[in-house]
Parts: sequence; structure tokens; C-alpha cells
Amino acid sequence: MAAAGKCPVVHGAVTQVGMSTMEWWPKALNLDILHQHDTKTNPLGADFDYRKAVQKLDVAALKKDLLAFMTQSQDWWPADWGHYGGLMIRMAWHSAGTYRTADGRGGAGHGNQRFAPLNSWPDNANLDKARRLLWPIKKKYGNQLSWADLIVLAGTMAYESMGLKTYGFSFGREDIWHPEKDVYWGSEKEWLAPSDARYAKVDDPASLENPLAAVQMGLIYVNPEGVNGKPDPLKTAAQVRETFARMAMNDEETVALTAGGHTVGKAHGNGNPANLGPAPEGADIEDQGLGWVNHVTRGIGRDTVTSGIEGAWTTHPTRWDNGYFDLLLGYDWWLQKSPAGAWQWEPVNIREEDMPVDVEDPTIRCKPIMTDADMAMKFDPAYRKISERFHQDPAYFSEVFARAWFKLTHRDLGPKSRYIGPDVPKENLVWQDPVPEGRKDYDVAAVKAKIAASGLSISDMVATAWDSARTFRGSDKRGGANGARIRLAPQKDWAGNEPERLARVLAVLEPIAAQAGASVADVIVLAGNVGIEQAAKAAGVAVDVPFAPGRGDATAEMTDAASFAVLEPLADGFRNWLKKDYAVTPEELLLDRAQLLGLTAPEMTALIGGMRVLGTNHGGSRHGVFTERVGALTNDFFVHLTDMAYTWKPVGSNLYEVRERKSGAPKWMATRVDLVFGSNAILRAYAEVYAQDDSREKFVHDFVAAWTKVMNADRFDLA
Ligand code: HEM
Repeated sequence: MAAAGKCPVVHGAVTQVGMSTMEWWPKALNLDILHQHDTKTNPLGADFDYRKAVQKLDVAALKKDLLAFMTQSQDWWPADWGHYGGLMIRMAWHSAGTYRTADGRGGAGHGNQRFAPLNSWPDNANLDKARRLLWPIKKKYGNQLSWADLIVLAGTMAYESMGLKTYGFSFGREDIWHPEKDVYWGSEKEWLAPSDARYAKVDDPASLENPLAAVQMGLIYVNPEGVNGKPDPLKTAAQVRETFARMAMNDEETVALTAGGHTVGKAHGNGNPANLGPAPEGADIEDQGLGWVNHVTRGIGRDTVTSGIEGAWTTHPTRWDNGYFDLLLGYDWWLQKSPAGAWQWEPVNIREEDMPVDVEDPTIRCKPIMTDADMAMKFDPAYRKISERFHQDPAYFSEVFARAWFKLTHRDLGPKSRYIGPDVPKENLVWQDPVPEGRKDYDVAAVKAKIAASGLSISDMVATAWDSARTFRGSDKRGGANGARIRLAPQKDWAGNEPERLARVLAVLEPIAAQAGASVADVIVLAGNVGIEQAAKAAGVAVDVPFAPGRGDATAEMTDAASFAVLEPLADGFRNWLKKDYAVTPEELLLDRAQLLGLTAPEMTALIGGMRVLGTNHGGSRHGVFTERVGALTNDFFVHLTDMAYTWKPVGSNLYEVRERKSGAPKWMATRVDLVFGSNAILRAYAEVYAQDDSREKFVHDFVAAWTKVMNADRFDLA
């Protein structure tokens, strides 16, 4: 053993799995995030197309199997009252509930609940059992059914089986095959650390750090026992309001979801939490991927410990009914402790017939419970009003809930054109950012000729097309050039879109679109392409930028303007734009945008090099434009960046003077983002490729390919 400590070779394995570069140098640029979910990690191979495969699925048979599954209790993890509905709904809710609007990340879209850290979050305790129970169904339908779709459908069918008429369902969520590397869940190093680290002031819920939407590390939303574990329904209400708003839910949707969630199922805390083993990622291998295993006492059925809170919310927890409001509003509640020691609210003087029965023995009656978050629905004045309305009008409650459940579980699936399956609702909903189909039958060449003759500069055309497309984010598939929402509030007024220039360019392009019968969305992209073709020609390379017509124009009525605020760029390395006083480094926001646009590191490099020489910097700034030939698509940015003839001297927080080494004469101004491409070892290696004498044409072609990828990032109709 002593020898083993000295020489790694005698351990028997020589592959390095220890400290990564990021651990040695935490400030290094994590380019890895751009190369996640590579086909090499996907056992189904590069040619497998889930969204095609799922269309062959026998949906009727699957739904029938799921309905039967709900009441087929398994001895190894028995169903409460013989019905798995509650557990399945909690699993689906926790998979969707990580979604947050600020960066569109989280959500039910990729089956990330199967992997760390989510599979081991304290709040996801025993959802490993929920997924393992579903394995026979996953096994049966195989590659035609992703885990991500199955998780959401299981929750939805659970509601159907308990009597709710659901609003609809779409398939199409593609599984990932390794943990996500780009999602920031908070800076804490300890599970369930107090909220204080992520709030400027815990009493001010709006001061929760962006893009986070949960109050503590390892929770989906709020702490069920109260703020930092101290019961106080009004304080909890304020946190519920903020966190649900960050999931795009208003007050009515929030009450409907919380009440509708807790209309069924129960909380589990009848035992000693100390008897539970570690979460799945830390568990022994003989537990075979399961966590929270109780090897000491019984630990299943009525003896299960999950959250530590113990009891059901309603009298009939396997039925979709109005029992939640009957009990919440019909009784006074007082604070008690569960057998596991958690704070919970229990009713005062409850009538025998209002008590739910034990999960295993129907002759035993139990006390119902409310969490602090449930009490918020009674004590917060705005929530109370909604609760009373739902109580009086159960049909209305059912309808609002069904729609909110659909939104919750489909919010990150993208535009409706991506929906798949027989249960896709016909109605267009404004949160889906609807875009009408655009025409494809107009004369593209004629439109291009008109744009070319319009007098717009290359910089105007390329910058406008870029601004129109750059809002796209692959996380929840919002934004992008389709819809031409850059014409509408709020986008037309964003400082990053240079409103005056934008209005001037649109005034030229809109009439061209109207005359040709093309959408403005198409014509904006076409103008960018015309600019690039002109710039390539100026550099001596002939290119025809690929273009597919068919984008549509959204109207203001189709646009939930408030919800677009989160798409506003606060920085954009490609346009050398950083909103004043914005605290995040430009490098970070360069990577962030590249990642959300789906660009690889080489693609990001090619794009930057082109954008700089095309003169597309924000405000027409000359900073970072390392060429005398602005408007020609040359590789000058890379040639000059890698040339030892220059020195780089900081002259401001974000600016550098580029001097000729020999004479000391100032030549250009550079920005931090430019220097990243010369200083980071990997990006410099790419920059060198593009600076080589034999790469001038390659650079143009790579730039055009990356550009086309961005312009088409939201063209799901082309896939
Ligand atoms: C306001 C935020 C919420 C809080 C603090 C909260 C808290 C909890 C807690 C502590 C449990 C007990 C887990 C256990 O011990 O087994 C639970 C269970 C459950 N929750 Fe929530 N919840 C919230 C919102 C929701 C929403 C929005 C839904 C669904 C629409 C939902 C659906 C459920 C279901 C179905 C169960 C029962 C699980 C089972 O029967 O095994 N909850 N919740």
C-alpha cells in the first residue's frame, strides 16, 4: 500500500481521472460546456433520430399500460393506497419544476433527473424508486420512448387515472446521456445550506441570485417547513410567489399547481431520517443505483421517509376532487412536528370522516397535513382570494390546473411546431410564442437584388440579421429570427439592438418584404446573407450563403412582451457589446451565448473573426477591428491577433491599446473578448488555424457555415 501511494502505475490503472485543468486554474475558460451531449456519448448513435422514432410509438397501448401500472403495487416499493399516482406526479413535477425563465435551463426536456446532481438532490428523494418502477414500461417501448417523455406522461396519466381531464400532451423530449455541465444551480458547497448565500437579503425574495429559481441548494422551489426551515406562511408565500414567477407562473397558476399537486398523494416522514443511506451518487454499489435505502428498519409503505413531513393533504388522496380546499379553508391548523421531526401544520378538531385512511390499512384513520407552502395559499391575501374562488368553483379549478400542468410540463419544449402525438392541443397559447407560417414561393433572387440595391451597408445588414437571430436559446428554444419579433416591443427598444439603426434598416427592408410577399423575418436574414456575400467577394472568395425561405411574422397579439425581457442580451461578445456596469465577464457571456446558440468552440471562433472585420461592433465602435479592410471577409482578425509584431496594453477595464512592438506606435484598440482568442490556449490554437496562409478560404466557408447555423437555429421545420 505504501508503494501504491507513491506510484500511480501500480494502482493498476493509468488513465488520469483526478484534477482537471478547471480545478488547477478555476478561472480558466470552460470550453467543455460547448461540447456536451456529443454523439460519442450517445449509445443510440449519431443516426438515431428520437423525434422520428417516437412517431412510430403505439401511444394508445402505452397509455393503457400506464393506467394499469398505476394500480399494480410492487412489494419492493408498495403504492400508497394501492395507487402510484402521487409518486408519479411528484416525479413529473420535479422534472419540469427545475425550469427557470432567466436562462431557459432546467425543465423536463431532456431526462436530466436520471443524472447527477438532480438524481441525488435531497428534494428528489425516492424519485429514483419512481423511475425504477417505470422501468418495465421503458423496457417494453424501448428507443421509441425517451425517459424524458415517459416521466412527464406518467405524471399526466396519473392525473387521468385519478379523474382529472388533462389538457393535452406532446412527445418529443430527447434524452441526454451524461450530466449537464452548463447549468448553474448555486454556489453553495453543502446540500440545503441556508438561503442566505443566494439572496442579497433573504427577506426580499426578488433579491434571489439570477438565474436561480429555488431558495436552497438541492430544492426544486421553496422549503416546505418555511423560510430557512422556520414556519411562517406569509414569508413562505413571498418566496413561493418569486420562485414560481421565475418558472413563468402567475398567482392563479401557482395556487392551482400547489393545490392540484397536493390534491393527491402524501408526504412521507414516518420514521427516523438517520436510518436512510446516502443519495444515489454516494450509495454503495450493491444498492444498484438506488439511494436513500433504509437497511435498518422496514422503510417502505407507511414507514417511508422522504421529506420528513408525514401525512396526506386530503381525505381521498387518490381522487381528483376539491378536498384540498375543503380541508385547508374548512379547518383551523396548528403547528406540529412529524414523527421524523419536521414542522408541519395539522387540523384542529378534525372530524373522523374527514381523515384520510392509512396507506396500508383502511381501518386506520390518520391526520391530514399542510406544509408551510400550503398554508401560504390560505394566509396570503391574494392567494386566499384565488383559493376561495377555486373552492367555490371546482370546474374552474380543474380547468386552470389542467392548463397550468400542461404549461409546466411543456414550457421548455419550444414552439408548437415541435409538438408530436395524438394529444397535441389545437389551440395556440401565447406562452408558446406562436409564429404563423411564412410563404416559401417568392422569388428569393429578386429580393436579394433589391436588398443589394437598397444602399444598406454591410455592417447594417449583418448586424440587424445577427440581432434578430441571436436571442435564440437552445435551452427552452425561445427567441430567434423566426417571427421577426425584433420589430416589436420590447425587442425593438433594447439598447443592444441599437434602436435607431434598427428602425432605419427596418424602414428599408419592410417594404421590400411586403412587395415580394416574403416575411420580414426572411428578409432580415436575407439581408445579412447579402452583406456576407458582398464581404466575401471583397475578400476574393465567391460564396452563396444557404437560405431556406418560410419564416413568418408574429404580431403584437401573439407576443407576451413581458416574457421576452429575459431574452435581452446584457452582453454579446460577437457584437462587442456589454451593457454598462454589467458584472459578468465578457468571456463568460461569450460562452453563454455560444452555448445557447449551439455553437462549438471552432464555430464561435470563426464567427468572431468574421463579425470583427465586417464592422458589426455595437455602436459602430472600431475597438477590436484589427484590419484596414473593414467590410471584406478576410482572416485579418486572426492574422493580427497572432502576430508578435504587436503588444497589448490595458487602458481601461475592458480596453487594450494594440501597439507596434518596434515603434511603440498605437495601431488599434482591442477588447477583453478579442484577447481571449489570443490568450486562451485552445482558442489560440483555433485562431492559428484561421491565421494560416492556407486557411483564407477555409475561414470564409467556416464563417458562413456557423452564420447559417445561427440564422437557422430556430428553424425546427427544416429538421
Ligand atoms: C409550493 C411548492 C411546493 C412545496 C413546498 C411542496 C412540498 C412537497 C412535499 C414536502 C412533499 C412530500 C414529499 C414526500 O415526503 O414524499 C410533496 C409531495 C407532493 N407534491 Fe408537492 N410541493 C409543492 C408544489 C407542488 C406542485 C406544484 C405539485 C404538482 C403540480 C406537487 C405535487 C406533489 C405530489 C403529487 C406529492 C405527493 C407525492 C407522493 O404521493 O408520493 N407539489 N410536496
